[in-house]
Amino acid sequence: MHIHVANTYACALSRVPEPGALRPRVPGAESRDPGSGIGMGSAAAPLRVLVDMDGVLADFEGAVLREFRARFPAEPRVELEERRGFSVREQYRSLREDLAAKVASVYESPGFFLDLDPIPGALEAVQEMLHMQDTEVFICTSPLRKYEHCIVEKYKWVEKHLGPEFVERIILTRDKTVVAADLLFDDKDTIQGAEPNPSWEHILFTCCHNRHVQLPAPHRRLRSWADDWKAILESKRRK
Ligand SMILES: Cc1cn([C@H]2C[C@H](OP(=O)(O)O)[C@@H](CO)O2)c(=O)[nH]c1=O
Ligand SMILES: [Mg+2]
Repeated sequence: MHIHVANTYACALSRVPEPGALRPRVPGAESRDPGSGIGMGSAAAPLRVLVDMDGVLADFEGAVLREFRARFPAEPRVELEERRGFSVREQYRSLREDLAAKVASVYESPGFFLDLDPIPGALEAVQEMLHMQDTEVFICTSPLRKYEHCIVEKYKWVEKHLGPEFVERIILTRDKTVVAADLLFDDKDTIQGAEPNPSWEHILFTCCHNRHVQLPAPHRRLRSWADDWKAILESKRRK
C-alpha cells in the first residue's frame, strides 16, 4: 500500500549555539573529573549528553507496526518506508479517522514499552559514553500523556537493557527544553517547550518518520549509531 502524506510541518529545530559555545563552567567541576579518579582532571566541565529513548535507544516505530499488524490484520497500515511526521496517530488518522484510536491502543497497551527492541548499536554507544572521560550521559525521555504503563515500563526497559546505573540517569520530562546540557540526540524534528533557547544542540537522530526532513544548516544529524557520534561529542568540547 502506498500512502502519500504531505510533509507539512515546519522544520523548526532548536537553535544551535555559536560554535565553541558551551555551558558555563560549573563551580567545582574540576574536582568532578569522572575519568581521572584522582580529583585533579581537566579544567572544563564535563560534556553533558542527553540521549532520547524512543526512536533513538528503543525501536518504537518497528513495534507499533508489528503489533498493529498482529492485532488488526485486516486494516490498512503505514509501512515504515511510508512514515512521515513524528505522530503515528496523525498519520493513521489521515488514512482513516478511526485508525487513530486503533494505533494509539497499540502503544498504550501494557507491555508495549517494555517489549521494545533496542535500536542497533544504541546500548553499546551509551555504555561507551558512560565510561568516556569528561562526559556525562543521561537518558532524556517523555512519558505518554496516558502514562499508566509507559512510565514504569520505560524504567524497567532501562534496567533490563542498560542496568541500574542507567536507571539513575533517567530524566523523565514532557519538556526537554528546560534540561541543561551540551547535546541532545533525539528523533523528534521539532523540540519546543518553555525555554525558547535551550542550552543543548539538538542532533536529529534519523528514524523512518524524519529521514525526508530537510535540515537547514547548521543543524546536524546522526544517521544511526554506526555514524560518527564520537566526532559530534568531540566537536562540542572546549578547544
Ligand atoms: C505518540 C507517540 C509517542 N512517541 C514516543 C516519544 C516519547 O518518547 P521519547 O521522548 O523517549 O522519544 C514517548 C511519549 O510521547 O513516546 C513517538 O515516538 N511517536 C508517537 O507517535
Ligand atoms: Mg524519541
